[in-house]
Amino acid sequence: MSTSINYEVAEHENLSILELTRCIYHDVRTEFRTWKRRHAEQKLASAYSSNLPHTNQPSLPPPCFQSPPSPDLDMDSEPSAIVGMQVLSYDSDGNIIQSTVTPIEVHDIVQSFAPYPDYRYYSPSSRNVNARMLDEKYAPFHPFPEDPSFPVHKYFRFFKGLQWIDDMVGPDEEIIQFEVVRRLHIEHGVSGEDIDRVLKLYGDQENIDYLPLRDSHESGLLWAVSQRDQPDVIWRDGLPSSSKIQIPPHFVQSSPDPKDDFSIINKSVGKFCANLNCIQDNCGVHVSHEWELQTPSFRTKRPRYASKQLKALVDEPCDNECFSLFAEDSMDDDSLDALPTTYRTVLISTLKVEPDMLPCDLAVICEMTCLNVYRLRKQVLGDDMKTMPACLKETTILSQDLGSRPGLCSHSGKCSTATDCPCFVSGTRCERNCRCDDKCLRRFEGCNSTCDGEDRTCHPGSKSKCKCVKANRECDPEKCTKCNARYHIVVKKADYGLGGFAANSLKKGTFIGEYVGELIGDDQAEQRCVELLVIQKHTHLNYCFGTNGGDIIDAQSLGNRTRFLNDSQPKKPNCTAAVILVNGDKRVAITTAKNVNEGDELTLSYGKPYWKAMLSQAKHNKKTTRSEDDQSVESVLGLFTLKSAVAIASQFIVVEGAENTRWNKFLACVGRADEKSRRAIKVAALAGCGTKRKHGADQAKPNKQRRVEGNSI
Ligand SMILES: C[S@@+](CC[C@H](N)C(=O)[O-])C[C@H]1O[C@@H](n2cnc3c(N)ncnc32)[C@H](O)[C@@H]1O
Repeated sequence: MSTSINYEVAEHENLSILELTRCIYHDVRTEFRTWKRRHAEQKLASAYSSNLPHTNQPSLPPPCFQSPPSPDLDMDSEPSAIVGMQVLSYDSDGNIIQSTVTPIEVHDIVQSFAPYPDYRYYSPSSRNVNARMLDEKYAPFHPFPEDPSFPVHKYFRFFKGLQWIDDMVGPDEEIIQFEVVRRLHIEHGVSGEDIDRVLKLYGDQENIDYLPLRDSHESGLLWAVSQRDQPDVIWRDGLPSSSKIQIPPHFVQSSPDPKDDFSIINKSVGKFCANLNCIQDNCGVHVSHEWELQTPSFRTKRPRYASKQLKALVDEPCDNECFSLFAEDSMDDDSLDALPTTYRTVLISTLKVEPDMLPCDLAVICEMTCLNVYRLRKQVLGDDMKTMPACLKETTILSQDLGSRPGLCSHSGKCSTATDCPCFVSGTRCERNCRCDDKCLRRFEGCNSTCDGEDRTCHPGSKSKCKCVKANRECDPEKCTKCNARYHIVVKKADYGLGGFAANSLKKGTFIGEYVGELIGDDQAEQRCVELLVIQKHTHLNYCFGTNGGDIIDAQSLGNRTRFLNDSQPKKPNCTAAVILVNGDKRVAITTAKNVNEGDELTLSYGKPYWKAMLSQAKHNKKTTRSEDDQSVESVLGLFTLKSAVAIASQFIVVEGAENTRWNKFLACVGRADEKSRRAIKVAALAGCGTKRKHGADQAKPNKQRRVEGNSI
């Protein structure tokens, strides 16, 4: 077969790609099935070879469940008669030829174990997730598969279908499709767009559920494949998948010049949230149905002011070294050469979208001194606005791409150049969301070896020995289990099901966590509440938190440990929940209302409306809320100064007395919150993404705050 096909698009050429696809599909499917059967045989043979008598039979599975009797088992109770099947032989296609049944003895657990409350899983999350992300038309699972009293038919009525039956391409099919795509592109030069078109045609003809390469930022074949650990299939040529040339991340569209930072930002901006306050990729909070369409590219703007004119715009110098205080001839351009490239890149990218922002503000956003911003701006833009330098000319706006996340590794095996590990190549640590082995030595180990529970000094600026502080890292609540980055909440049995208890003594006013869950907006409330009611009626547990006229936060299926905080009745609560407006989003901060001893149960007051709603559950009460007061968000904000409210809800701890820090300046800048600053912040953040930034050079004092968890500006 020809290795170069001109896929620009005559009808007959389309057909030739279709024929090619048909052949490749057939080959890949046959090769995969053969490999899978052999692989299964080999696995069984090696796992159970010690059980095997010397015979030509394929291997025997081990006898079923033979755990030794445990002292916790009540051996006097009548064993129940349950049988397990043991396969004795099977043919080369894996069909069972001979089997036998073996009785299994099952004993009841002794009564001395107090029964544990009914438990239903939830997905741990450190932030709210818009329910639209999860609330698909298809039911993802049966919520109580082992409980026949759950009215499952009533529940499923709210869904279009069952995801595991109606809406799923099997993992094997995914591997096959992915290899077909790989061969079409790598071996035959077919473009992503043509592969999509032809595979759809082929799928329709052959009645195969074909996944488009990319449907949205979190759907489509490439996304689905990236979510699983793929087996290393050995194909017909004897080579494993891992040794093959992989499809490049940007193969659907042409990639911009790797030196053109601004085009790269615009190319990947589609993966970031369209909300200007948010710099998260794949954000699950600010979701709308038009998600992808709403994500705008950044456009370059022509500057209106010459550098010198900016001085006239300064009301008040930002500090003693403000650019506005310097005479033009006293500014030394030479020192700019020492500025690290990253800083230049961030500033130049940001200047492209907001060329007329005051250097004092840009300095905070781009982490430079305002004098350097001013000098660099002058160098880049010049003082004559009629001649715009090439680097600021309108760039082609590129639409979104398929791209992979830079800087995170997703290979199997060791981190090395051989596995194309970006962390290894760049000499950085593997991070939490790298997909290499959990035990990978490049992963940061946390600060347990340097910090213990009593010595809570893991914050920058302290004289701490904390490994995280020394490495300029935020403590990781899951790794740093000995310092106070760890959750304040221990979950255990309480008077009303499970409850949250203080892991250590806590002072009044300690922020113990954000109440997070699925955000249910007004438009979804009606359908969602009915669906939730079926579950709530069954469990008698209601995790909905009303945010004073805004979204409902439902922690039933997704949340963190704060979802376990019970109502204090009839006592007074020792915690309070406040709805706080953070960059336009309502978020719920839970803080202690008094000093709390280690081991005390942490409680809230759910408020009368909550209990009223629980009592009249059958009614479709869409205002289910546990918040007692009807205070507006603004009056709740009055409980804090704006600064500490934003800091708390952004999960920052501001060290007292640290006035005039970069963080405070940053807050002031964010506080102005005009679209201009937010756009600049976003571009600066994106331009700085994935780059290694050293302290020193142009950085002012280190931030005097510490982020505990989460990611919010
Ligand atoms: C947010 S959940 C609290 C965690 C819950 N106990 C659990 O096991 O997951 C709220 C539910 O806990 C129960 N609950 C909490 N406080 C209670 C109280 N003071 N009296 C009775 N039930 C309570 C109710 O079933 C309520 O709907």
